[in-house]
Amino acid sequence: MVTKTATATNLINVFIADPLSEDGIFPLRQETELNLNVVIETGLTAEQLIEKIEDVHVLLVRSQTKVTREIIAAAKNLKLIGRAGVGVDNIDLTAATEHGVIVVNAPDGNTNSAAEHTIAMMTSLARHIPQAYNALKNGVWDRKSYVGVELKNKTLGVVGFGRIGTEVAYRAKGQRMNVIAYDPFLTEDRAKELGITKGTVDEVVQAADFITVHTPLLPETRNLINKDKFAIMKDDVRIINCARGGIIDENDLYDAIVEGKVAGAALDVFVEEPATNHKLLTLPQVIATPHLGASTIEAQESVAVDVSNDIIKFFKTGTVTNPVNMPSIPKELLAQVEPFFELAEKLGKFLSQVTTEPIKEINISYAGEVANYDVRPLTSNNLKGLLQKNHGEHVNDVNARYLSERIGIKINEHKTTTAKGFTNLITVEVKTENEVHTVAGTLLNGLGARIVKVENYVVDVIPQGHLLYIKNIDKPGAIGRVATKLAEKDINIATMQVGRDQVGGTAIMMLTIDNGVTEEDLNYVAQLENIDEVKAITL
Ligand SMILES: NC(=O)c1ccc[n+]([C@@H]2O[C@H](COP(=O)([O-])OP(=O)(O)OC[C@H]3O[C@@H](n4cnc5c(N)ncnc54)[C@H](O)[C@@H]3O)[C@@H](O)[C@H]2O)c1
Ligand SMILES: O=C(O)[C@H](O)COP(=O)(O)O
Repeated sequence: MVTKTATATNLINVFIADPLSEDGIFPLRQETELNLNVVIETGLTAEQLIEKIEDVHVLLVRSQTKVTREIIAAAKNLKLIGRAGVGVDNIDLTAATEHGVIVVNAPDGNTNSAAEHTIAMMTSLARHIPQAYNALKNGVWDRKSYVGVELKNKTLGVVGFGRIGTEVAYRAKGQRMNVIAYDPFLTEDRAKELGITKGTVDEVVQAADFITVHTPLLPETRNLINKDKFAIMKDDVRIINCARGGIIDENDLYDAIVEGKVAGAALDVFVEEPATNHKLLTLPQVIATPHLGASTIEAQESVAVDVSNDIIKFFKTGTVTNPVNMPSIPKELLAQVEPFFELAEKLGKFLSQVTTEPIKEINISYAGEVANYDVRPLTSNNLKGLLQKNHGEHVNDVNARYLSERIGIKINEHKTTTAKGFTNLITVEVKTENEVHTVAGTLLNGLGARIVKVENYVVDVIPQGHLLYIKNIDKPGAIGRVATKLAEKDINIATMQVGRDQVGGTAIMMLTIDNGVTEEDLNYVAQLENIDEVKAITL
């Protein structure tokens, strides 16, 4: 994806609000091309952060700092929020998107650590290691109370089979456990390949001796494991949550333990953190760690390196590797799609300058090879071009779709593999109360972008610099008179394209000119006989 960049000479204020690995932020420290000013201040209250955030361009956090709508609104210069980790439930993504702030995370860097921690918690739970350790440290040699259970031949139920869930399953299989998993994206083939069983949530929780959750915290996953699910579980089931507080209903878990349905729980995460005074912690069957899943030297270095590199990439190229609030384009596709970003934006810009009324509907058609790609980022760029005239710098490809929809523009995307003589063709039509305008563009092999159609006329115009778009009656002399008038105003024509619907009918002239023109220049040309309309367009 492509979004707005700051120029390399600008000072870029990077504010680190949670403790990050110093080795991990080394890429930021050693960056010389960008003028980065890295400030670290952790443990701030929301009010303190709001006071400091106005000039911040990049906010870097882990899970402690809650990046709320208020904080985002106060961060007038914010371009990017970096999450050095996976979960982004501490960031108001809607607010970030509305403000055109891109959010990036580090989805791979702590997978291994989180999976290892999950296995450590499961083993500790099975063998009462924390409780026995505590007793012994207090001088009690008690072997009777801490008889555990084996993992071998037990069934592990995994809810959420993404990166961490999958890694946990590999390790559980190494412990000779059977694994049953639920994930909306888990296919039968993939399950077979991994030697696990695929089930529904209910099948998973019914079959399991141990249940571990590895989904993100989303509206759909909040309290996913609740009293209804506990009711269908095996007696003496053991529960592990190293994902997010709130995926398991804490009150229902408490009751299920007290009632003797659940033999124990291992928790790394809580709804409210820090959770120093939680009722679950009063139960001897509950073992816990203070959100340590990703707290290894390796994971912390890795996630901080990943977000640091994305920050640098963003300010240098306008692209990022791990966007959260935008569709991401696989690396292998990016090179193919990237040239279309600018074309899509220029087509939007073009239409914003020929349209005189508020736009109600936009129809974007992608034809040819480009139709094989995820075209949403192209549409965002097109909308950005379309809205910039009225929204200026406030619109970027993060918020362009949101802003368009907010002002009531209906957006329709169409794809077709046939492109009528072009390898690729992007056609954009905008409708207002009384107007319909169309422009189409293509990328010519080796020659760059071209506008190839304006309204119903075939043209061949480089979408760059200053253009004059003139509508006239197809009568002899019109072209000559326009050229003369422009010459009188010292306006030099670089190229000229003409088109008409029929002999003597409506015609257009598309001129590229060396400099911009004034309103007075336009009126001067518009007064000519047989000239209907004259518009200046800057691309
Ligand atoms: N304790 C820690 O320190 C720690 C460390 C890393 C990650 N995490 C948490 O673990 C979560 C998972 O991390 P990951 O790297 O595996 O993420 P991931 O995106 O690779 O996997 C999440 C999986 O959950 C699945 N999912 C989404 N909705 C679901 C639903 N309703 N039911 C079942 N599955 C659903 C998704 O399809 C996806 O496969 C993170 O979102 C984060 O909150 C915690
Ligand atoms: O979502 C994550 O990546 C983990 O919960 C880690 O959170 P942390 O960065 O606060 O350790």
